[in-house]
Amino acid sequence: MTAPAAERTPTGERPDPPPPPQDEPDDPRLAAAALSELRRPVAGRTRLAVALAAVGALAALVPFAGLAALGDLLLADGPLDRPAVVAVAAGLLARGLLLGAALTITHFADVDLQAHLRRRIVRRLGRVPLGWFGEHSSGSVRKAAQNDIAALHHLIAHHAVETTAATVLPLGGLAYLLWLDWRLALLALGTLPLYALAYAWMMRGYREKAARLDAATARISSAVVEFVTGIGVVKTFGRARRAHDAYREAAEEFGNFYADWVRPMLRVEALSSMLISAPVVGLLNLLGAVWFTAQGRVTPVDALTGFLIALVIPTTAVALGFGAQDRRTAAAAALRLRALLDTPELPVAAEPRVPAGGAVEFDDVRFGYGPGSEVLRGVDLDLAPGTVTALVGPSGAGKSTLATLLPRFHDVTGGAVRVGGVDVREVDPEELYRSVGFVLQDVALVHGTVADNIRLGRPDATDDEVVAAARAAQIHDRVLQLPEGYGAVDALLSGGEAQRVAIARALLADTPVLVLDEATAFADPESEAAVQDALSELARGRTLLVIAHRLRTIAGADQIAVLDGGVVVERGAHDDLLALGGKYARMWTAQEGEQR
Ligand SMILES: Nc1ncnc2c1ncn2[C@@H]1O[C@H](COP(=O)(O)OP(=O)(O)OP(=O)(O)O)[C@@H](O)[C@H]1O
Repeated sequence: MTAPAAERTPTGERPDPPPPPQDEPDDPRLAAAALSELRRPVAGRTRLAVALAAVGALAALVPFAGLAALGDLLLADGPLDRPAVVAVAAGLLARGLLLGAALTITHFADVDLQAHLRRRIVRRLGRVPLGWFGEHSSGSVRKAAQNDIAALHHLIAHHAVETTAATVLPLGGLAYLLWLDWRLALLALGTLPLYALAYAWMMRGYREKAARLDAATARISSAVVEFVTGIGVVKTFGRARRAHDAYREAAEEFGNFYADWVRPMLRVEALSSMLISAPVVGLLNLLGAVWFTAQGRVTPVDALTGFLIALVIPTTAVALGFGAQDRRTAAAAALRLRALLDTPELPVAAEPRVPAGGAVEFDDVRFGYGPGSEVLRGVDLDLAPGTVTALVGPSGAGKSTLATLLPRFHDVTGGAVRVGGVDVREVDPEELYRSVGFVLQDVALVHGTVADNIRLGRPDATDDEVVAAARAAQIHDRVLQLPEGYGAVDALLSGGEAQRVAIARALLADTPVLVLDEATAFADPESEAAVQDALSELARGRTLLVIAHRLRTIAGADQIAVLDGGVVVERGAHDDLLALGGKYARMWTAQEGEQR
């Protein structure tokens, strides 16, 4: 055992103290259960590897006995004992082969398990409601898919085998010494109890201190993130010094707490590590062996065996200490992976139905993101096939929420959303995406070429069809300006340009219903005109639901619905709503006033 430390140095050693911030699961029992569930696919192979490692560790004992016999011969000046030499070589070979085989098995098991878990994550994420992705950062998903799965590596590929070997070898050795002479066994344990006491002293109050260290680390991270993400604002307002101070204070707090914790430990750690170091253990056992032999209580061969075995016993303590830390880190990772894999899926109807046509109906729709916070409070709205409906209203009225219920980013908590006469919950998700397309506020262009991005809606589209969609979306000319044209990978496009790529994608997907959220938000005047042209193209023959803040862009819509406080408060064509002199008329007057 040694004070836990997270990383090994390049030589494979772990530095003694200082203990780093720990990745501790809140509930160790839950975490252990999550871990054993995740490892189940490779449990059989792990057991086989453990058995091989145990036999390998026992085989490693043979050389000790063989070496002792050889040592005896050396002292007695006798001829070389061939069986002893063979036993040493065979023991070493068997140990090497068996441990090598065990580690090979666990490493292959680890690779398979990683692939298996990644497939499970991808499968699960493919079935969660799309709204989930808006509420969870891609960073947290990446952390689970990369870091947390990687955190399992040491446990799966090394822990079982190395811990088994590190336990069986000294325990087997002790058992052998007990069989030879109980005094030798006691001598071999020598300084271990003192080390255990020192370790217990170092670990007192550990959880509470580790939690404080974690909090201090988190404060440093957030000071860095705040500084980096807000650097523009910080510099513009001459606050760079303050931001630096925040980081310095967080770093100082961390440093002071860490030093106060670790300083007294260092002396104890240095002394206690000495207790289990080879020279000290060797010296104690050598003195004991000489004394026992002089007393005639043990033979020189047995004494030498005892001396050699005593040297390997401290390795157990160290390996078990590190093993426990690996297990804690892996358990915390397993808990996060389990939570990700338990993300509720979008319910799928047992007998899905197919929408007929492009009519859309919001029927007394109610929805809230959490209990007790209803965002939509009974929305009734019909979208006739082939017409354009604009959703307008103050910020926070629930426009985006209502629009995203159509492609089932979330499911309603009351009422129903119907497409082509069928409740969207009864439509198979893939079928639903063939009926309902969307271009949202944050246009996501996926890694790949511009053509790949446009083709996303219909992978089998020909090059001509891709170009035709890009032309209609007013982005073709801009794409041709890129050095690689449609083959440009991860092209750097402006917000308005990316939006037109998304519109081309939606045009190519050719869904009868389309949702457009803030389609002109990024647009400069020139690209706004281009986006408007693209939109008119999109509207042709489609049921379109558009969310717009600039009322001018939707003045020509077939119907305008004004949403306020989660209900539709006004509905009609532009002129009718102006004549009504209500909320829409006031919004219009206000915006027209701004324009002038
Ligand atoms: N993922 C979410 N989790 C919790 N609350 C949310 C979520 N998304 C939106 N809300 C809340 O729901 C309410 C309606 O938001 P929504 O984005 O639908 O309004 P909006 O009319 O589109 O506003 P804006 O015009 O500013 O985009 C707001 O109070 C918002 O804070």
